[in-house]
Amino acid sequence: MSFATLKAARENKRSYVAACTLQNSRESEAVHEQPAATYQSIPDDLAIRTSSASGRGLWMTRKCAPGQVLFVVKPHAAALSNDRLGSYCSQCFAPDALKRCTRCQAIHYCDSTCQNIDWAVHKHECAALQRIAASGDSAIPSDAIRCLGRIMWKSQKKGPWTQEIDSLQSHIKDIKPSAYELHTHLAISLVRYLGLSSPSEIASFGLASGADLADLVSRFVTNTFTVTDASLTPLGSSVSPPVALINHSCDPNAVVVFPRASARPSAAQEPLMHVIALREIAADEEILTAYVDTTLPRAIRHAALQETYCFTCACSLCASNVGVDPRESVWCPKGCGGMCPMPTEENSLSRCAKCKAALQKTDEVLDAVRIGQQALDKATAHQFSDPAKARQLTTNLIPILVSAGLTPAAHPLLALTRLHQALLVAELAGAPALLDETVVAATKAVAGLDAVLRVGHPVRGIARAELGKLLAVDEPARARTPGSAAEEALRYPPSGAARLRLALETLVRAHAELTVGFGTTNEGGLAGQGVREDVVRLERELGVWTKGVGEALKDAREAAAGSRQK
Ligand SMILES: C[S@@+](CC[C@H](N)C(=O)[O-])C[C@H]1O[C@@H](n2cnc3c(N)ncnc32)[C@H](O)[C@@H]1O
Repeated sequence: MSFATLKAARENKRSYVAACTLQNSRESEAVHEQPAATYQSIPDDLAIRTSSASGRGLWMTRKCAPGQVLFVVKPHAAALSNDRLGSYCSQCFAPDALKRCTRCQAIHYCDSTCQNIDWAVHKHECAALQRIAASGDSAIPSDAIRCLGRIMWKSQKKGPWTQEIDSLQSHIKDIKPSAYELHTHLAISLVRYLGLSSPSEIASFGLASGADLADLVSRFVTNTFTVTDASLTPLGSSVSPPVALINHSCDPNAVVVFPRASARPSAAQEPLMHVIALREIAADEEILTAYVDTTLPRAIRHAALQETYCFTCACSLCASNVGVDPRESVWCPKGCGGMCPMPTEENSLSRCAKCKAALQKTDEVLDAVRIGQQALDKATAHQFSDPAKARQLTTNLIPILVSAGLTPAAHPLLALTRLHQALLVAELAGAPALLDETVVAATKAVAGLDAVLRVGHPVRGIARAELGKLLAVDEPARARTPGSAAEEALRYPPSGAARLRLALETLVRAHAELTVGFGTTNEGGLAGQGVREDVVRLERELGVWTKGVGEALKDAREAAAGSRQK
């Protein structure tokens, strides 16, 4: 332990246990405790420890339960994505923000409270945005550039805030060639945005050289979080050094969410990041979140982790060779209900894990996966610019993947199903006839997510809530074209009490999952609150329904008795 570390420990107000060595169960490697000197918002039941495999990380010092809120912080800097700037508040990230900054005309706020809170940094941002507009360039810089700008302006005042930003991990020395373009683009755009015309001007931001700027960009790329709304819809980018201490696992025991918990005293404090335990975490166990979408197969996850974070994941899910991973699975060709591992170009031999039947049509599976991935990439690119084209792609490709035998959780079927559902939901208000198809897509998405995500994962909770809400749209019974046997099996009672009861059961389960994923004390955040209100409404509706049916039966009985007496 160095002198500097000891000094920092002594100066640190938190209790500091002398350097200790623990055993990390994940890696069986030595783990050393670090002083949390520069981190003001980390609570006492968490500790910063360092391991040779993954550097600094956050560890529990006492056991916690699923759904426990481990800590809550406001990001050091956050910026809305360009498509949200006109409707969301740039300070608290709430929707329907109508107060526009009269100078830059680009940024909106809920009210003058939010505007005043933001002014200290927006005054610089406002000048930069006005300068860019005056230069004839109508393009507002991306959220990443604006977030970096906010960090640079705030860094002009030295203090614990800047120390925390300075201590973020950088990968400037091991950037992959494929990531050069992103880093270079960010650095050049940032210089332009800040209006820097000579290298010496960089000094006013506490940076000595262009190399320091490149280092800041690398720290930003390695430690950025997407800000989402309470239903996990992306809103922009943020940086929070204490939360960025958390290392990655593809089977995480915690999540970072923005529940917008109603219990908070003031909405102006938002957006607040909550770190929530997804399962019980033992004392002296590391807190681990997922940096990438864990519904994706191992090879795709590994490529993404290498590209942005420069490491190869060795978590239990990545290391496991036991059983079939549902993300890469095909139904048994004999229909025994078991799954076969997805064949690959290198290894086309695949057998059902349950009955050992050999998969025959491996070329068909490989072709389906290849064209499915191409369609997914295209449909994702067209999702907002040309949703009709995107839906045509998902509509055409999903049946091909299903007939090749992919299970609902297999990639790219699950991703295509979720995209198909999102596209249908976006159209539903103007085309109620799409309801049945949307319910089927939502059911398949829930089945796929259940197979790959832990109970209580917020993505599962939100997907199940969406299915429940769709079921609660109690359409009057109407003529329907019969589908295939498999499609018919997925169909729900079209209307009436049976359908409402299913909706209610689905929403009650969704609420239980949201309560874990968005925090027990947050009561599932705003998403959980919405589902709770739906449950109450449905219970009332079902009561009326049952009462209505009971009264109709009573009337019919009385009418029949009356006619017999006549
Ligand atoms: C957001 S930072 C996490 C905190 C970081 N360990 C630190 O010391 O500041 C992300 C970086 O941590 C390291 N890291 C995170 N999870 C890891 C893991 N499971 N295995 C190896 N390295 C990991 C990688 O270097 C990654 O780029």
